[in-house]
Amino acid sequence: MKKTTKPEFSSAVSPEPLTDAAASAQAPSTDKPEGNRAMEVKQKTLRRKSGKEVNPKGKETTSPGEFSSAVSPEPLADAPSSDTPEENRDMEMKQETSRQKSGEGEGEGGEKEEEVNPNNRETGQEFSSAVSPEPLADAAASTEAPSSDKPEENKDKVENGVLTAELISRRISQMGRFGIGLQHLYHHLALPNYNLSDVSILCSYVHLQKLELPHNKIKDLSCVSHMPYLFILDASHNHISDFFGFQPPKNLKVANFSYNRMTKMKDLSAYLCLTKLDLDYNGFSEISGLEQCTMLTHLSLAHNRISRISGLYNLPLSHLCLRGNQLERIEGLETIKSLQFLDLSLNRIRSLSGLQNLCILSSLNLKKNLISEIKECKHIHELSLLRDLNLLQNPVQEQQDYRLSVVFLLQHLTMLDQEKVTAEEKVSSVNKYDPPIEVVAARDHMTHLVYQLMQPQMLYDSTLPSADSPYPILVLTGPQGCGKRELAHRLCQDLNECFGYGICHTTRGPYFGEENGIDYHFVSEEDFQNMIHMGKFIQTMHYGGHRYGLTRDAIEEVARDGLACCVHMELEGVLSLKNSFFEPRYVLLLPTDVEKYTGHLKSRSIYEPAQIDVAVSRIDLYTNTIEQQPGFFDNVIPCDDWEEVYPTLRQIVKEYLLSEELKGENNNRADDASTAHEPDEKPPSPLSTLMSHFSATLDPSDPAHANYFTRIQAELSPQKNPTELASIRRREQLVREAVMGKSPGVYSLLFKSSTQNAPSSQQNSDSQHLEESRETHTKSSGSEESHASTALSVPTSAAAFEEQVNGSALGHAVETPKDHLESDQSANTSRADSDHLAAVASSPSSDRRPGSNMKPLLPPIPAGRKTPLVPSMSPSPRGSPNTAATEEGQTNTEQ
Ligand SMILES: Nc1ncnc2c1ncn2[C@@H]1O[C@H](COP(=O)(O)OP(=O)(O)OP(=O)(O)O)[C@@H](O)[C@H]1O
Repeated sequence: MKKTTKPEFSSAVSPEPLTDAAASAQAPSTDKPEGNRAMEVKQKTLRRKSGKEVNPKGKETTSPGEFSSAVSPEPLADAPSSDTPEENRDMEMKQETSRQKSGEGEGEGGEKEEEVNPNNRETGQEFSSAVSPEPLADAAASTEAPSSDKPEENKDKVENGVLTAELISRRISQMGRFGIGLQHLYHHLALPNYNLSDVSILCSYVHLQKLELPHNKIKDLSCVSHMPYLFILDASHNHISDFFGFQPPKNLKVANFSYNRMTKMKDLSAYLCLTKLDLDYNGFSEISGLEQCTMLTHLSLAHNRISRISGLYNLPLSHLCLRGNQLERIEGLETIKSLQFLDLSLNRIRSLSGLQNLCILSSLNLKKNLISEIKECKHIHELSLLRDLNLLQNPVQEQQDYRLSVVFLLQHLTMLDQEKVTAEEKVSSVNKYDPPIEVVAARDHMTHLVYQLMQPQMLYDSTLPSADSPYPILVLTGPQGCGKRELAHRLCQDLNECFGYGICHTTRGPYFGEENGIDYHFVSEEDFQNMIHMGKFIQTMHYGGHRYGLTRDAIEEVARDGLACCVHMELEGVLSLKNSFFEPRYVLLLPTDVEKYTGHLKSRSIYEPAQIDVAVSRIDLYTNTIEQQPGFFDNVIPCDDWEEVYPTLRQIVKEYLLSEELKGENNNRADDASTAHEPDEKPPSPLSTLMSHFSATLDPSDPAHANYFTRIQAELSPQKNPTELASIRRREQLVREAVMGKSPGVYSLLFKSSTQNAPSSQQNSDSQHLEESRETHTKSSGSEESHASTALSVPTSAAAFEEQVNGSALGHAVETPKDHLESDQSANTSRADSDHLAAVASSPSSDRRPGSNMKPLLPPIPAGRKTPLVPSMSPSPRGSPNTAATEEGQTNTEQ
């Protein structure tokens, strides 16, 4: 190492920016700059291995200085001086003790900072790790580094504390640095841990650019006034009480006065170049004098006595450490737009308010404060660059689901409380607090499935999932108030020979004019919950603070009337239903003119503005679904003009769901309503046609189109070999035949049809006969809930169930005298009812509920909410369906 104090070099030395200093701080002190890089690498490797600084000659020595290490990416802890560790430790401990006595270094109402674990950079080095590998932070961190990393004993310790020229000449070095085609040298003097108290001799070293005097006993640093080129000064761990007690070296960029005895900051407007200032572990109670430091990017005032953040207005700070002070709230940071790393740990802060404007903040350390509410996160919710948040040891951690809630609120975080935020955590937080509708639907389906499975087995006669053809359901969907309910009612009334209205349950109260059991089944929250637990629902949904649900019974009721079911519901309901074994057709009614739609909602006078906003905002849900999942809806009908909607819907339903045959049949009936059909010539029932049309669209050879169970089985089971497949097919065939009644067996008892009038052999082969049989049975028994098959080619299981309960193996053919009596009575009553209903239905003013001839006749929607499309008033494209139905009803009644 070349020893020199010659000023000649000064001309070659230019005050370089801090980054240059950083670079040079790592450079070996050598006159042969060419070797610098290789040596630097070696030096780094050695340092890492030994944890000690090694000079280029291999001799263990002090590093270019603690502060230089602060400037370089190397932490101070890695750069101990080699000399007097014992003494250093003593000094350190004394200093610590005196600080603790005086209250310094304490946070949170005098609570001591936790012990530093050498293997854990959490405490002392938290700012550095959390904040960045940036110099100041590292300096702050390093001052708290474990004592084992403190400089070792300095054998050259100065006896009387007076710095001598001889020592200087040994310790001074010229640091080199490369530029592009340039080499700059600067004077660097490092005198750590020499027991120095008098450094006045340095007055004549005017060309010094980097001066490191840490771990001494210096009180007076006025010599610095004579160093106009100084740009890095490390005077940490001394006894200085005078804040910047020297004339400003105009190029001073980095200053470290941590671990001193300063209490009052003063005006630093003369230090225009100051970029990094470390004032940790002093006794400052107020931040002031920095207003003109327009280059200051790093400021650390950890472990002082500051109780209020002030004096930082408009500073270009990117790093700020106020760890271990007495702050109770976050203030005075609004204008520091460039702040990226903020350490406010070990204070008494209760709220995160005051951070809202720090839009590029990426790391925030609030460890050991008094934050107790998760909702405080809303103040930093908008900080989209925030990646690292530390809330360890705050009361908020006690809150239930703390981590998941914070992860949910701050989706951009990658670290929370020093732990990586995983993708799984992010997903589960979203699924918990704002689940996508698919998740809502899947959960809904799962719930109902499980509750259904927990119930005693129920047998349904019409909607068996194992049926070869799915039971036909038409779902009208769209945002609230788009008219789907009215349209569903109207369709069921218009095509009452095909469709019945599936009545949902709801916990909301009825609107004016709504009828229980007509518009909805209005039930209490408790009843609704009980029904869920009883496995009644196929799907449910929360909407507008109320619950809605479609029960299996609601569908079954319509199915037993021999009708397809028409329901209306929101998108979530559709998604849930899509998970079930039902295979409805979905028609979306979509408002495309938002203004018109809003106007319509307002005109109903039953919605709050917020409800209207929600309804309008949900249009996007539907449009997004159309865009992202083509084919999700079978049809989409713009529903801005209600006059146009119904004919379109009717047309679609007829074209898409009903066969031409049915249309023809309807027309014939409309044309010649008075012509009574002979039983033998009766065309297939509308529902059976509908069913066959449904199944016709399915390719039976394609497992994807087989019935629900087959599909599920195909999905769940591993690939089968041909023999297994043949065996399965054989068994399925046997079961099918048994179910169809083609072959007798145990199934014949279970599914024995109530076919008094139709022989079982015919019944199973001909759905038309089944339908006839159903109708005949309905007529003869007069029971509205007939057990005859509802055009499904599956005999009624409910009937079989009843038979079993009655202990009869012969089904309805065997009846007790009492049964006969009841049957006759009910038949009479029913006939009388039918006559009455037919009479009412034939009346032009009658307004029947759609879907069932047996329902009382009430307005489909509340009078106040009626649209111009009142079902009874609307012209039907095929003349008067009601008339046809009525006449048919009359014919039936007569028979
Ligand atoms: N079982 C269900 N599942 C999902 N959504 C449902 C269900 N039953 C009803 N809904 C839907 O919930 C929303 C609110 O129903 P509600 O009857 O309270 O509204 P409304 O103001 O009468 O509007 P609409 O005329 O569209 O029914 C409607 O969009 C309705 O279609």
